[in-house]
Amino acid sequence: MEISVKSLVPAPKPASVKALLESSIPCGYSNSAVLNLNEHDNIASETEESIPIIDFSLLTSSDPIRRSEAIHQLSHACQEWGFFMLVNHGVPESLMKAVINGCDEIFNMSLEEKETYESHDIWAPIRYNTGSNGAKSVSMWRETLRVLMHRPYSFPSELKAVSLGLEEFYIDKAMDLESGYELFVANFYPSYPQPELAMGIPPHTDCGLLTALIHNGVVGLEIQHRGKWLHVKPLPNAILIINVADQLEILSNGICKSVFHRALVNSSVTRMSVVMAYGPLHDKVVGPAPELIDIQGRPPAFTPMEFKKYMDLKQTKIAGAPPLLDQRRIRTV
Ligand SMILES: O=C(O)CCC(=O)C(=O)O
Ligand SMILES: [Fe+2]
Repeated sequence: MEISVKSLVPAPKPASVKALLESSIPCGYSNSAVLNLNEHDNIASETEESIPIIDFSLLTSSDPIRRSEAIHQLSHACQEWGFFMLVNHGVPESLMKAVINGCDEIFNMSLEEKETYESHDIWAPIRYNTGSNGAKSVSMWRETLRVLMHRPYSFPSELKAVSLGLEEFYIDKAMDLESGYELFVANFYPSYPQPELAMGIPPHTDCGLLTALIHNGVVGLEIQHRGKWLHVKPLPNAILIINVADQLEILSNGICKSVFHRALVNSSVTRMSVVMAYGPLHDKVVGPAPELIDIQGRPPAFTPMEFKKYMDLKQTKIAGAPPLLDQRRIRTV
């Protein structure tokens, strides 16, 4: 995935992006690793299509025709887009706002307090990071809080399985979801006077099976679709944005797509997003589901790998190396 990096000089370790903003020297932070978003990027025009909207109430409808139409839309969204917005999901708007406000309070704590949780160990139960967050060359205009969750586990897997033509609880059983991976991530992107020179999160795919995202209504998420960067325009009432992640592309033998996405910063307002990332049990070896392999028509598309190993490898970025998901891909000649 191409991002235009004008200078690879590492940025000085920032206090925190929020502290830098308050000390009114934000430009100094980003100048040393400038990302020019528009130079080579193919940005979709405002009039182009937007990501699919899936009505959760229809997915669970007692009317078999409406349910089957909704499942068909879900499978189209996962195969063609890798992203969709979920409406009528039943999560109260007040709860989503409370989560965002609670995270806002955390990011407004003193740097000393937040730094108590600073860690680069991806398996740490609570982890606070700021700025470059372990990436060696590119500074990011973001603070993050990550919390590894314990059960009860809430991965919405039945509908995914059904939309792939698998038995209802196939993913739950195959991936041991009862004790699977669940990571809460809060992203805080303070406003930045020259947003075209900063990056919230550079292009990436997510590691797990599925990711759900809520936000504070400020735009900034972009996804790759047919070679272009497409702006995700949140609907007026808070909704969840769901995306397919790497393990689901592997498990579905390449049928569902884990697509690149990135988070931009805003020139005048703080953007926040809260993400729940769901994955299999740590030691699960994830490969294409045998039911989705057809040696003639659809041979295995990925080599299997233990989820924990995949996660660890994903952190060790080697300059110029292809994305990890592509490294796992089996090329047919
Ligand atoms: O903030 C966003 O919109 C995207 C966040 C994201 O992609 C992530 O945390 O993996
Ligand atoms: Fe992501």
